[in-house]
Amino acid sequence: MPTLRLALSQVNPSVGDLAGNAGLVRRWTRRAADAGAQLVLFPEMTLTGYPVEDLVFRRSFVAASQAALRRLAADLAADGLGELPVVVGYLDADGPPQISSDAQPGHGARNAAAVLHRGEVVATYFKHHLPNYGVFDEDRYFVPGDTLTVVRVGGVDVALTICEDLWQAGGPFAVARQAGVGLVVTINGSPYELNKDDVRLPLVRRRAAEAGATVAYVNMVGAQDELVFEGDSMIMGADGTLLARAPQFVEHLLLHDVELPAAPEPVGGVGELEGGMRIVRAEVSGPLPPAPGEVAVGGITEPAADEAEVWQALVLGLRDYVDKNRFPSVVLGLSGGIDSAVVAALSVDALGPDRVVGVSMPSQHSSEHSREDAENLAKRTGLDYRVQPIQPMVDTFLANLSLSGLAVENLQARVRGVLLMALSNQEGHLVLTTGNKSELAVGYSTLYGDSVGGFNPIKDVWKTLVWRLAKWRNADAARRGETPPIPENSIGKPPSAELSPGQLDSDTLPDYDVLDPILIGYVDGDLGRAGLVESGHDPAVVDHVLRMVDTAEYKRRQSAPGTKISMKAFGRDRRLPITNRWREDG
Ligand SMILES: Nc1ncnc2c1ncn2[C@@H]1O[C@H](COP(=O)(O)OP(=O)(O)OC[C@H]2O[C@@H]([n+]3cccc(C(=O)O)c3)[C@H](O)[C@@H]2O)[C@@H](O)[C@H]1O
Ligand SMILES: Nc1ncnc2c1ncn2[C@@H]1O[C@H](COP(=O)(O)OP(=O)(O)OP(=O)(O)O)[C@@H](O)[C@H]1O
Ligand SMILES: NC(=O)CC[C@H](N)C(=O)O
Repeated sequence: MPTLRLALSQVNPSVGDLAGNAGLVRRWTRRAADAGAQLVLFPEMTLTGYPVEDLVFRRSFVAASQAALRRLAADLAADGLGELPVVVGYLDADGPPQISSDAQPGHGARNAAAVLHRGEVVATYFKHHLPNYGVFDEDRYFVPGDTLTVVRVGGVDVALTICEDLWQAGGPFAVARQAGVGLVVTINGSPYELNKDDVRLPLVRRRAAEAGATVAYVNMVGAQDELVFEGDSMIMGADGTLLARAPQFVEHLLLHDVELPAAPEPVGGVGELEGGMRIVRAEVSGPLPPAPGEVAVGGITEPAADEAEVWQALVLGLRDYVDKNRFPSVVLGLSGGIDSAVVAALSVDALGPDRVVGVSMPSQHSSEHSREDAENLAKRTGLDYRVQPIQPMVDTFLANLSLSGLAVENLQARVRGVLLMALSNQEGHLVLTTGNKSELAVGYSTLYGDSVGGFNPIKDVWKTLVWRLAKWRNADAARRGETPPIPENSIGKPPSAELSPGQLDSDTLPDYDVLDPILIGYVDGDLGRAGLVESGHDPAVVDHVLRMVDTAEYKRRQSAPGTKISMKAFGRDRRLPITNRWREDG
């Protein structure tokens, strides 16, 4: 049986940076070649970054992607890497976009993979299954492929597939079995969700069984706006044995020698199969570069525990948002409470303490501990700490404008928002907002006040998970002999907005351990009132909570983006009308 040394390049491309991404492919192909690889794989749409959204509709962008692919093939050959076949994802089109008046049925933009060899594009494949749920809108952008591409590489037949193709039974993997391939390559842009790794692994195993072939699964790593990609690339044997698995949340070259069946027949051209799917066969001609040295064994990295995994996802999501948008630093308000403490700790982990500014902005309602806890956090993490009292500014407003009650409460949050934006304008920091998913759900924040900001690292984190993360981060630091970043006081104290004397969240909201399960059922689970009451929640509390959630849609629609970690994050995963008279309690 032939042995192929596979190199799965789990890389971090940037959307729109065609030259930078092509450079990434060249550098990682060089690394793979130096390690004796014989087939190198890059993730879905590596050349353009993923997802590119409505850039697909720009013919200039499509043309740039097509040109970049041809140039990449030539550059790899010029680099002396032409003998090494490289599979890379890119944006292609074989007609005008579907939305244009001159669209032709069955033609348009394509989510594509190409095989590059000896300076040429020797084969292409168009994604068959276009995800159109959750955060994905691929029916809006792409025309599905209808052909299976099989490339003979080193005497082994290799089928190409792209991401969602893996998630559907009876598709290209089934046809790959009929085509008798030895290896199915799947290139992915599969966003992180908590526990998705537990779904992906058995899924890859099922597809390996369906194809009767080894499956090489390469996923991208890094963040793009609200999505974070965790990698978790792997190679699964045809018999369901996990052969190699890459670490999550880091760039990684997964190298592994795989024994694969020799191709049974001479390379054909275009064939017709029972299911009606066309097969296009191509060949990477000539001998592959030899795989020198010892046998390459990729190793198997076990995924991290839940809190560690979420923490890493949030750190990567924040770091890539800040760096890819070229911010030198971030600024946030430090109240001494748990949310701002966790966001500060995440920021320091993502960017280092020198790139994080924390501002305590006490008012007349701020407790002594709010300042002490903020200062303690700053000492523990080493971030750039500042104190900017807000009472004189609030008083000036009140001397000029007659306000009372909630208007005065919100004024304090808004003065803080103005200060943070002023520091951003003056010093260039990105403002981080700190509302957790529970607060976003019920609208417990001041519009243009504490909700001010360009990015929200904990937007998709329920309050009860914020506490768990804080405890996990501190315990993890202690385990490593480091100073736990989050003051115990911030974890232990009852949550309060401190906008009026003695105010506590529990004056307005149910306790978070009652609130969160209702919200999880309603938001993540799409349960209605009856379903929530059936699962044991108090009907009066359910009515109160659902009303708050329904009437806060306008706040969410204006909220900052933030890293998705759940199966249903606010934003694209959950699209509801703002003007909406439907109420669950009638
Ligand atoms: N459908 C709609 N479409 C567009 N805009 C709409 C709207 N309905 C109201 N509005 C606007 O929104 C305004 C009301 O929103 P807003 O001004 O924010 O005020 P509001 O939501 O009434 O009050 C803020 C609440 O959040 C709490 N809070 C504030 C700050 C921090 C925290 C915390 O612990 O984290 C909690 C605070 O205690 C209070 O209960 C209205 O005056 C109106 O201008
Ligand atoms: N005294 C303060 N100084 C600086 N920032 C503040 C202050 N009070 C509130 N903020 C900012 O506004 C956000 C909302 O805080 P608030 O205390 O009202 O509620 P919270 O959601 O419980 O947040 P936290 O747990 O961080 O206190 C805080 O996370 C912080 O960024
Ligand atoms: N890019 C894709 O096709 C992703 C869809 C797929 N179901 C996933 O999340 O992994």
